[in-house]
Amino acid sequence: MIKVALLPAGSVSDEAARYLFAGQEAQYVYHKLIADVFVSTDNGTTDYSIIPIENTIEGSVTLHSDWLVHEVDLPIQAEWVYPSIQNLIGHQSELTSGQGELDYSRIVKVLSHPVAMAQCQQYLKENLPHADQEHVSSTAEAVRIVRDNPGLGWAAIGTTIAAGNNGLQVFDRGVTDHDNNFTRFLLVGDRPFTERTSDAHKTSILVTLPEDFPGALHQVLSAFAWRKINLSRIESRPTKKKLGTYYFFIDINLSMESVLLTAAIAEIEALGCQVRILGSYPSFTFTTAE
Ligand SMILES: O=C(O)C(=O)C[C@]1(C(=O)O)C=C[C@@H](O)C=C1
Repeated sequence: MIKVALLPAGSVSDEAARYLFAGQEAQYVYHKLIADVFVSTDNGTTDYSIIPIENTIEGSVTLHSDWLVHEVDLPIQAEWVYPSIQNLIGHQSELTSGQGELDYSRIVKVLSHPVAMAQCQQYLKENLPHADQEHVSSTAEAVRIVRDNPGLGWAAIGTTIAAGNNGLQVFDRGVTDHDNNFTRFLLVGDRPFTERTSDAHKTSILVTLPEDFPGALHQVLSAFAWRKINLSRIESRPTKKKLGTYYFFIDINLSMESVLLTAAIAEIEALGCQVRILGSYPSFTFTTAE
């Protein structure tokens, strides 16, 4: 059976994993911290890790991409985009007025994952400007903490599944500042993902430019441009070795099987750039029809 490491039951990662592995026999191994999710696949306890990597509202989850580059060497086997729907959750008896209506003034603190909290800043400013905000390791963990601490005026931002699992009330549904809020997830591990197929393929590479080479990035991009290769993301991150030095994450809308792509990478290497292939994988998009 496929073993999959991920953030706790009821997290957005959990919902997204169940979507990708629908109809498969998968065993989910939950971890409180994303570091432990990575380690579990790195040390061979699990076949894959589920890694949230980018969000519509918040952009890249840089902690996770840095882990992928610096701490482990796990190839990307698939990516998929899944809706991230957040809700305000708490104890029914504690946060409602006599008529059973939510009384925002009773909430003194809101807990959530930093990425989820960032998706709801407008909502929090309008409704809960007086409440403290506390970041925890996942939305599911926020809901669990609120469950275990009744009577303190705490609420969580998380999934309806987490609210149900923990016997808590969903007070406000869909509280993100923009409706079309999606998260891009990566499936990483040594085992190729063959359970589903897709017409869309991507390759992710990490490029380190040679030092003191004026126009190096321009030349890297030209290698793709004149071959009419489509890039879907380029992002710089510090190498962490020397201030002012960066590597570039580049996502390419082609499989490594394409001769065009192998030629472009050879050209980039010939410029003196270091290229690390992070993975060449199928790309899936959430459709409610499935
Ligand atoms: O806390 C969770 O529920 C997660 O799965 C983590 C995570 C993230 O790291 O981006 C995943 C998707 C949501 O957009 C918010 C949080």
